[in-house]
Amino acid sequence: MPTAPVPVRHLDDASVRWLRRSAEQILNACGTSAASPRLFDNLARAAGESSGRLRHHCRPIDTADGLFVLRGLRVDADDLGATPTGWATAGDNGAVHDIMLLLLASVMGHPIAWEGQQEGRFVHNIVPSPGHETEQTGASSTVLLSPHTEDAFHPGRAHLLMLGCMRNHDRIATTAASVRKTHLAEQDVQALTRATVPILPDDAYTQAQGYARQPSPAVPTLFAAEDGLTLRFDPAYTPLRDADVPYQHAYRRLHAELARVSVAVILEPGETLVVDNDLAVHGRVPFQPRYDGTDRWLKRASIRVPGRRTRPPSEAGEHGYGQAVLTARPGRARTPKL
Ligand SMILES: O=C(O)CCC(=O)C(=O)O
Ligand SMILES: [Fe+2]
Repeated sequence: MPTAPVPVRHLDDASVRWLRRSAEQILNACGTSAASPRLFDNLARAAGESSGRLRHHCRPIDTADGLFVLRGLRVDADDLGATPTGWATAGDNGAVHDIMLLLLASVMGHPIAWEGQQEGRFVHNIVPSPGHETEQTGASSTVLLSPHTEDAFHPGRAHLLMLGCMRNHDRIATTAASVRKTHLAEQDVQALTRATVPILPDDAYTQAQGYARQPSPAVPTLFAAEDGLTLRFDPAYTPLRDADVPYQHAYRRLHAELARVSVAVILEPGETLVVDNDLAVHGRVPFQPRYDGTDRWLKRASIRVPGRRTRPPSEAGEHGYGQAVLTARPGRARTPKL
């Protein structure tokens, strides 16, 4: 897979200093990076005071790559401490980085969390975890994490995904592929815009996997948005065998095209990958976990951008397998109106 150059945005020094200082102040005031109305009020106020320079760095993704890397933050490996062996023990480790990520997310849109994932935290710790090596989740390691739309099963999924790198000694690549870089035959696009099979909840949502109150809705893989194609794609959780044969062929050709245009992004500590979750799928190459406190460690935030028209309106009627999205709008944490 080519390590093709990806768009990089360099944070200026004043923005870096402002992010650090604001995050430290918020952390002092709130004592934790876990969700609370106070945290959201502080984040919204600070984001409202951000400079034009910072807002420019955080402008919408403006190329067909469907992503960019934000460079310039610093991670002090000693302050950070050891990489935890699972999200459940990560707690407030690296909390100042959680808050810097949430500040950036609050400039780009509204951070979201899931009631049923990582205890409703707005920043997820992505680390390899013993016992989860071969799953299709962020906690895996020794298997290829197939390209996927984040939280593809749910209509409230993020518009933007942020992956902030804390540690990556073995230079393990995140992969990403944009639908806007693929070449697809018109008949394949037409087939894949038909709602044909569902996307089921992934292994990070054990409760949702038991949801059987209503049938799983069939959803389209592609959508012709005003400015081009968008996608909703998660082959590991799509029962493709239930689809008609032309759909299956078109889906496989899309998969192959995404593999062809895929890029490998090796994040360095302090770099943040921002992925447009409607344009690009992401995954990760397999790697050998260390489990000695020096493992790769990413922090993940998810963002909704109000007013985006990148998805079919029919999504608003989906049940989302009973999973509640929480939004970090000031003064409340609640399920958004889709
Ligand atoms: O580990 C990575 O590079 C990406 C993992 C992933 O898919 C995620 O955190 O959503
Ligand atoms: Fe992911």
